[in-house]
Amino acid sequence: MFTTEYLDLPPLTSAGGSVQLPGSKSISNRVLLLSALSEGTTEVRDLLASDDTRVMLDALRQIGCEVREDADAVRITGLGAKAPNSPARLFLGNAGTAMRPLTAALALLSGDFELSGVARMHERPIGDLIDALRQLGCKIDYLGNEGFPPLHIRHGDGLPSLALSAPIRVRGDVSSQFLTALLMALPLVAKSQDIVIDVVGELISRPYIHITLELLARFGIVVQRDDNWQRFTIAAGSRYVSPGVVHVEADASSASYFIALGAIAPASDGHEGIRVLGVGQDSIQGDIRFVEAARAMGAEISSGPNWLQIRRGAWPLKAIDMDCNHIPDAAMTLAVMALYADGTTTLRNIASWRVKETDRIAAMATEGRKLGALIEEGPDYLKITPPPSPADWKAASIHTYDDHRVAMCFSLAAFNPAGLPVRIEDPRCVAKTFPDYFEALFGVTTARAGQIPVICIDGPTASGKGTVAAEVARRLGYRFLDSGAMYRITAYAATQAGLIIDATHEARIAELARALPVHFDEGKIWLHKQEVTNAIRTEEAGMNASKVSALPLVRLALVDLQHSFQRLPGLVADGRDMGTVIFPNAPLKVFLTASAECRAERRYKQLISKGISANISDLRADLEARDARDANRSVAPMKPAQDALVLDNSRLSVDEAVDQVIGWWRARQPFGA
Ligand SMILES: Nc1ncnc2c1ncn2[C@@H]1O[C@H](COP(=O)(O)OP(=O)(O)O)[C@@H](O)[C@H]1O
Ligand SMILES: Nc1ccn([C@H]2C[C@H](O)[C@@H](COP(=O)(O)OP(=O)(O)O)O2)c(=O)n1
Repeated sequence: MFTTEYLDLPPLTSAGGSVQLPGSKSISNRVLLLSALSEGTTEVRDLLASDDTRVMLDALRQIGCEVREDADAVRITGLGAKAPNSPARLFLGNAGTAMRPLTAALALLSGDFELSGVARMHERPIGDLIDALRQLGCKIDYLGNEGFPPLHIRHGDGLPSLALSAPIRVRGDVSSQFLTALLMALPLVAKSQDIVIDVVGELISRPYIHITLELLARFGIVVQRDDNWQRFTIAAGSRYVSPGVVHVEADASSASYFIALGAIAPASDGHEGIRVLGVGQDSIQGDIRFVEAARAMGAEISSGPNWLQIRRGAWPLKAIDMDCNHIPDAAMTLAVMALYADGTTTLRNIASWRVKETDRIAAMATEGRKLGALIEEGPDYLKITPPPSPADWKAASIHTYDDHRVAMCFSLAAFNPAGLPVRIEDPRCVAKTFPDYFEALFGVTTARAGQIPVICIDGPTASGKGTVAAEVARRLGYRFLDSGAMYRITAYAATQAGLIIDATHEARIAELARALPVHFDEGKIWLHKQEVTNAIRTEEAGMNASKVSALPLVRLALVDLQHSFQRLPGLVADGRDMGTVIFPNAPLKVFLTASAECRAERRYKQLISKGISANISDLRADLEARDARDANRSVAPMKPAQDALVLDNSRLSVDEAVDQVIGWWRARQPFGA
């Protein structure tokens, strides 16, 4: 997961390969709650691991369910006939799929509960659900603004007697989650009589109700509905029974980004477009109908029970005019596909977007305009016209409003015909439903040749290159290449093989270097099966590395390995010849240096802190000898590239040096300050 302040996507050109999608959020949180209300233990497989399921699991633990999270499944032992633990204060983040159904379920049980969330959660309406519950006789107070969380359920003295004989009326035209919440909660009290729910106003987002009904059936609850989806009847004597094992299907809304990707991007060499795994034509999720919308815009899609294959068909995409009520979440992705269409696309009947994680109509309009599109925003519609020509596209820093879907949608703007990068602010917000979204995206996309950015940080030993480069990489979400480690490992491998490091053994050492079985894993370095992280960091290993690095064949043998680090979304490379030889076209090259005195002192402190005894004047003599060898060798000598910026950090802290490099980098990006 990317937890950086922003993530810059370089211009992307093609896509191909398979993507395994995470579990559906809607199904995951419903299954968790139903398991919690059932008697017995439910094994939930392929559960989505995300912010929203995390808050639900935490809440269920708090109210007394036993939750075991194993590698293969999450196992929940439900409350059954037991009363929930009380009092309990439940924090539900920004998870509507936790707040609404939990409110309803807890309101039909005994106990004293407070339910709250993040600030945005407290702006998302819940009044219609509370009205319906109060109608029944539940005692619920608003702790903040009327009609919004946080809430207080006051059943500490037991469940009040409920008025269940008359139909329960709930509005269906603001959020279908209110009806879902009641459908999941009312079976708890459908003991001696049928319970009837009447929907007031037209029911929006029916597909989500369909998911609710399907899942209720799996947990033993039969609900009858009329043909118009206005009246729902829960049979007397209903009782939750755990189905034992439940598989969560992959998220059909998450599939929309990869369906759109397949429709927008030319297929990468050797690929037939994009294959989405985990969800297909047999899905119970309404958002699977996004497939039809994408086809209408030109995508070529084939499908099986749990897979989809997408290829680019019509190009440019065809503009559409569509009522999106049936696919409220996935339809946001159409707004980004519209940027690649041959005219104006109109998305209608999307008023519910206004009360989601953010006001999504406003967000899509504002951010789309930043890219150069012409967008008309109505109370319940969007009209999107792409930038008139490639030259009209603009490089934009996309604000994401803590809304996962805004972030995922706009990542697709990186295929813009102008070849501009796209900045996604707060990429972590995708954690709500798809924590590894960007990793998945980078796994199946290709950038223009040479367009994956590289920042080179070269310089003498102990100038702080490694420290600064690693931190710059962390702050940008880029990969990190410690090229010195390659020479250190080669020297180590040569010594282990009994080879003296000199010109007579050059060919054999180069052979070793070419097939180096090196493997980097969470800060550890492995040579075949041996961990060498510390062994290659000694002063002696550094000196040996310097010797081995003077052998031209060895340098040549390590070129491909170093180039292989240039992968999406970008690379920070530290060494001696990153800017001069390995990545000569890098858009930013820094030559980091500091006085010999200062460097000797830093190395001294570094060694002492690791418990290794050292002597400053010896260290200084050694490092000057190493500098001289590195700077005077015949191939790829250490020197600033012609276009490098020299940074003497003798008087700078690590943070200041990092800020300077990031400052230079940002100044070269087209996003403004
Ligand atoms: N600007 C700086 N000010 C003070 N100490 C620094 C600075 N940069 C790096 N250091 C310290 O100097 C030591 C050597 O840095 P390192 O990154 O290993 O250098 P290099 O990779 O250039 O050999 C580390 O302990 C690091 O924390
Ligand atoms: N790109 C590179 C990186 C390192 N080397 C050589 C020269 C250095 O003395 C050794 C060890 O490099 P390393 O960066 O690990 O050394 P320091 O951490 O700066 O002491 O490898 C090189 O020739 N080219």
